[in-house]
Amino acid sequence: MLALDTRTIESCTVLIVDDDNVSRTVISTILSDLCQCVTVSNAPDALSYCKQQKPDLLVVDVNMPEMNGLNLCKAIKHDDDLDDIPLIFITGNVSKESQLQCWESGGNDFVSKPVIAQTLIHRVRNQLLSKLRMDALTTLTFHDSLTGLLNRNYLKQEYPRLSRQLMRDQQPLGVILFDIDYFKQYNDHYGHLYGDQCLERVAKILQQHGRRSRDAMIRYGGEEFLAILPDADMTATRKIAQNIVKAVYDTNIPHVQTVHSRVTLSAGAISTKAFDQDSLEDILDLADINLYEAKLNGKNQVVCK
Ligand SMILES: Nc1nc2c(ncn2[C@@H]2O[C@H](COP(=O)(O)OP(=O)(O)OP(=O)(O)O)[C@@H](O)[C@H]2O)c(=O)[nH]1
Repeated sequence: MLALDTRTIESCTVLIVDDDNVSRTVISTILSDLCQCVTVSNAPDALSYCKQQKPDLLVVDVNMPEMNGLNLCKAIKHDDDLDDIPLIFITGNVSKESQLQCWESGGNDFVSKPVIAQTLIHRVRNQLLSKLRMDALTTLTFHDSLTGLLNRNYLKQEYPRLSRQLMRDQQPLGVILFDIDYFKQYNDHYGHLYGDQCLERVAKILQQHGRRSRDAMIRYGGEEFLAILPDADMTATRKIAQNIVKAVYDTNIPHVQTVHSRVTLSAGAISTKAFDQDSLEDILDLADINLYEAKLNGKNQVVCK
């Protein structure tokens, strides 16, 4: 079952970026009762922290040597993986032009120096609250409520970006379409409630096989699942499909209405470099043709070509 993100503000991480040691200490002391604070002294360190840890909020000094806060903000907001992290500027210059620069660089708010503790706390709390709400909304929008896997909305939203990345890096895309065999009979024999539990168990197995961070396991339809495997060639895609089909077989979920007396999967898989951002339907059609062949050949198997 989908678990909604019930994180609290106290569990959120705020990254404080300031070249001045005293300012870093003052800001993290002010915020220490509200959330988890991490400090770095320059923008490049902040960027690499964000890429590895993804904080919930950045509090950034505008004036820093090497790379200033405005440029750090632009870098964050132009990065597809980081652009949802809110950012508050701390600035000593509140002139009209300076304020405009903060907004135009993509900042979500700013606090003027000298910092008034209660103002900073309230501004940070507001940003974290809307971040948590947005995270919960994203979970609801992009996940299937029964299995917790990603859903079709996610695929539709994510595919153009993913295909751009893969084309740029000249990497293949592996796609596997899975379908539970004789699932109508399963529902008819065991009832819909057990049918739902069966879907959850199969989904869990799929989730365990999406090992790389960019892999996506999707509930594609009723008893259909999709694995999206960036940078998986035909050999890797076939292997992953076979591992999943075998893992479901080995789990031995009883299904007395079938020859194997257990729940099994059929899979149609392909890997291709021939795609662009409009090609998703074509790729899925090819996977579907292979899936159809796997069903025709007797089910509980993978066709990958
Ligand atoms: N319990 C449950 N059943 C679902 C859900 N979504 C779809 N189904 C059922 O999945 C079944 C799919 O049946 P079919 O498309 O005939 O496929 P099948 O019986 O697996 O046949 P083959 O794929 O040829 O082996 C239907 O009975 C749907 O009602 C769901 O969320 N929960």
